[in-house]
Amino acid sequence: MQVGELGEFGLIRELTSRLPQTSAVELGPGDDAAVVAAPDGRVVATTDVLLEGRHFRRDWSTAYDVGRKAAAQNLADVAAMGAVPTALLLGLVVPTELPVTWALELMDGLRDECQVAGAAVVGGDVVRGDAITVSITALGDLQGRRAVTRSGARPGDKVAVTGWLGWSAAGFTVLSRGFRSPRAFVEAHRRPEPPYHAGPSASVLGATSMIDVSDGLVADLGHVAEASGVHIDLHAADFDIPAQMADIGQAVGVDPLLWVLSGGEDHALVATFPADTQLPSRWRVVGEVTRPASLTGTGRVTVDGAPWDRTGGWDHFGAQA
Ligand SMILES: Nc1ncnc2c1ncn2[C@@H]1O[C@H](COP(=O)(O)OP(=O)(O)OP(=O)(O)O)[C@@H](O)[C@H]1O
Ligand SMILES: Cc1ncc(C[n+]2csc(CCOP(=O)(O)O)c2C)c(N)n1
Ligand SMILES: [Mg+2]
Ligand SMILES: [Mg+2]
Ligand SMILES: [Mg+2]
Repeated sequence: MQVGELGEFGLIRELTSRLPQTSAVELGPGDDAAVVAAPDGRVVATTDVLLEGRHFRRDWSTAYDVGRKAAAQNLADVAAMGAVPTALLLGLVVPTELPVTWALELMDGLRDECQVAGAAVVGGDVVRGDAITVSITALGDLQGRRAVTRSGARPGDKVAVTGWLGWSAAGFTVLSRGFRSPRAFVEAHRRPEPPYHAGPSASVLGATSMIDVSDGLVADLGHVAEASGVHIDLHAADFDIPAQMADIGQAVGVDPLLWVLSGGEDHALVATFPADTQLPSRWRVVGEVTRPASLTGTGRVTVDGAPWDRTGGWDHFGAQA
């Protein structure tokens, strides 16, 4: 059956019937708005849009994968503020001929990724349109803590990452060249696994700044450097390139360091911490905040002291997009 045959309200009924009742949410889908508890009186709110052809392809990813990824990239933004994800809303644009099963599996993916992060789908909207568009809004709870922003990095801080780096980009390269393996990379591209719990825990550990890696580590740290008014230097040798990644890099003629430093979509978390912070082993120190940016220039990121000029990460209006 196609979504057009089911109609707007039939589709909404089918979509929402897949969601569990959760006690964390006072009122879920079905009314003019949901009611979500905000115990400390503040709400972290973020939104990201996924467009068919630009963020996903139906021949590369299942609807379930797209749901997992759409939720993950938004929930990772919540975690990157040091907050615990609470709720997610889905704005869904679909062509009338779309099989109903595609929409339902998308919802299953959203629901399951929310469950991983401790959040719930609490509402959304359905509109008919030409290209599938998945527009997500996610909310989170700071649990009384201050938000960890992009602007708090200070000279002398260490830079540490947790989560996968370069796996999604390697998968994207493989898929772009018409292959479906190695599975580990293709799966990483289809379904990123952001380290949600590390976000709030970085906040508790005293992180001075944090961001999730959506566009590429150097590019995203560039936002931190700019917002904080600092220079950041990364040490290439501190990035462990797994043998499997080195092998596939060799096979497709790409230096895997490019995937690690410029590849986005894994949604690893990168944070800065005061130099004397004792970090749990899940955090890998990969560089440091070296000095304030000059008063006139903007912040910048170097690798082993040199500018990283080998592709700058994903830009929706850049040459690669
Ligand atoms: N159209 C817009 N209107 C208002 N604010 C926007 C708009 N687009 C982006 N922003 C804001 O600019 C900031 C940076 O946005 P950006 O989308 O680059 O961050 P992100 O969501 O963490 O990254 P990514 O989209 O690559 O996952 C965010 O605070 C975002 O809310
Ligand atoms: C079909 C297809 N083509 C290209 C890409 C690569 N890609 C798209 S958006 C993005 C960065 C993050 O986006 P945003 O800033 O919107 O969160 C990347 C690396 C893909 N995933 N699928
Ligand atoms: Mg965004
Ligand atoms: Mg982000
Ligand atoms: Mg982006």
